[in-house]
Amino acid sequence: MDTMSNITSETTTTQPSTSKGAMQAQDQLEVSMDPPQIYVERTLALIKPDAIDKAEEIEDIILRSGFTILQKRKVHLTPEQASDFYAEHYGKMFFPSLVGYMSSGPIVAMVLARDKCIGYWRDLIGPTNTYKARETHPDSLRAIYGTDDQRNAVHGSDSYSSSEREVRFMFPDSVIEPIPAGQAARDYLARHVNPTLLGGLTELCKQKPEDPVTWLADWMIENNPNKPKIRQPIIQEPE
Ligand SMILES: Nc1ncnc2c1ncn2[C@@H]1O[C@H](COP(=O)(O)OP(=O)(O)OP(=O)(O)O)[C@@H](O)[C@H]1O
Repeated sequence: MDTMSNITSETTTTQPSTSKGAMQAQDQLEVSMDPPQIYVERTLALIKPDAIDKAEEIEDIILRSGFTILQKRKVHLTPEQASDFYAEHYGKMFFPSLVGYMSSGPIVAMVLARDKCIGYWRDLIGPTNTYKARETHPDSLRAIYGTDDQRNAVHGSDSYSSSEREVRFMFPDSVIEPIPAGQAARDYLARHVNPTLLGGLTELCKQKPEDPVTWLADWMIENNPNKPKIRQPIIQEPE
């Protein structure tokens, strides 16, 4: 499956570090850690008309399954839009009833993100046919929320290229930047993240706080070079 944008973010940086401590921290990181792998992938998920009343429940399962909902909108497709969305099935016996079903009521469209998102979401929704899903994948969303062989509650893109097309179809106004990969990702991180992060890691090692992750997050916010410089607000004296 052509699904993965694999971003390798190495801790090496071409940027000069701001302090000796930061350089030491960088050396230590290079010695002790494999380059972290960041996998980011998106997919289009739909909650179809037959499951719209269960949308909140399904969204809850989505979040608890490790997906992030990047975008969400409720739409009511016209028959023309439903035919366009399912154009690949044009000419099949079930096409007219599929278009009728998908335009019969509102749907929820979501852009989901996580590692291996397309595959994991397809696993979670289960087989196309609800009856089959109930037999073979009783815990899948289609087994639980689907109605029959057509009204199967949820949709998921089946490949990287269809996810890109379908996200653009449902969210035409949003600009989707291509996710940087390889050297572009390394350059981006080296320029915008690593110098600050290395400073934070150096301080973290000095302080050794009880909750290092929260401490580092606070430190990063406090020392964010992009933070707007706000002057002391003028406090109005009571009259
Ligand atoms: N044999 C069929 N009879 C009736 N409806 C069908 C049939 N096959 C597919 N459909 C409907 O058409 C939709 C698209 O079919 P497809 O083969 O692309 O399945 P899918 O990829 O599992 O589903 P989806 O694209 O909705 O995620 C199905 O979700 C289902 O609603």
